[in-house]
Amino acid sequence: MGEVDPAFVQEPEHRPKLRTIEAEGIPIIDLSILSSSDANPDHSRALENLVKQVGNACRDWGFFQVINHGVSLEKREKIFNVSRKFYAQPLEERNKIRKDDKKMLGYNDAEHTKNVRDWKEVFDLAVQNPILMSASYKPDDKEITEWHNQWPEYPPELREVCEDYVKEMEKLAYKLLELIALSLSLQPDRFHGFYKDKTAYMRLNHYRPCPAPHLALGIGRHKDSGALTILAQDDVQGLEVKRKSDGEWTLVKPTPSSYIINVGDIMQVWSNDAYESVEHRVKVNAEKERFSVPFFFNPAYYTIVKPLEELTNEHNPAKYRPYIWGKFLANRKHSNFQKLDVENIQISHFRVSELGEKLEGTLSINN
Ligand SMILES: O=C(O)CCC(=O)C(=O)O
Ligand SMILES: [Fe+2]
Repeated sequence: MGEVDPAFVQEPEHRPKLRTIEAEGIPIIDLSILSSSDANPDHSRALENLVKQVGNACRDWGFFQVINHGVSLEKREKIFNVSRKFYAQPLEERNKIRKDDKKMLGYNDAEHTKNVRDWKEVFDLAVQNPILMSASYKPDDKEITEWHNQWPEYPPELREVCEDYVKEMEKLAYKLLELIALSLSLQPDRFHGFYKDKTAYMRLNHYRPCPAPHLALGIGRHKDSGALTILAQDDVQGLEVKRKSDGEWTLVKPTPSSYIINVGDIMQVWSNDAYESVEHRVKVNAEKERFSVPFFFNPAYYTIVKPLEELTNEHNPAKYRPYIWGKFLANRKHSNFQKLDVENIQISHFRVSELGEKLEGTLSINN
């Protein structure tokens, strides 16, 4: 091997194929109807059609792309520009705002996914600053902590550009949540109440060219643990989604100025498995660097995540026991810093077993 640090090397079965199938079928959904006048006689039919497309995409893929989404192109370009400038600084500049076990937001180049190091660097910042979060993964510990943003000195405009962009992301996120709610026959604002003290954050991802793209991954296979992700990728391909129909890793070909949307684990639980959170990963490339900007739209730390009552009944009972989002995340962070050999906590730990296990009570998170 010898080409990269062994910490980055994936087990043979998880190594990327250098040629992949392009995502024929990841739906591209046009949101222009959302910005058109509802006085138009065709408006309600068009909206109904849009809701259907969103529902089908969530069910069949867990992923879709949106165009005509209303996000300013100028703001999108600015975010990629500041990201480039930020990552062009010497490492010592980025290290000034490095994350550690006390500082949960900022810069990091040592993330692991499934215990293999990712070939990437990240910069995380919160929408609501500070983020309120459970201090400990221990079920009885009620202490709350604050996660504060850390801003780099260079480029000086980064803070304003990010704060501006995040507002655009929020607007789009609420629209998408409404469409998803309608597609599940819920009231459009059904999910909004979970977002009062939201733990949403945005990330600037940077994937440097890698000398061993056949051995390492930018991000190893994973599912997003939150509710909804909105991702901007640049024109360098890399994102692969595990196609539900046959389990093949399928490339999401960059569509200029579109956003890639995926439902996360929380939406899987809220929808009682109607919409599954789908595995994805990022390949790296020997020649080109790649930038992406995900926005993770996550609810308040005290949210008790469980299948929505409207979506369960005696024929379709709740498939998950309730869990507390802040405790779940604290558990993840704890095991990340400990670099435990066991797999991180997953929603599958809360799945009600087929053997008729009781639904009462909240499972402790650290088992
Ligand atoms: O960079 C990408 O295309 C995807 C990033 C991603 O999956 C993540 O940050 O969770
Ligand atoms: Fe992801």
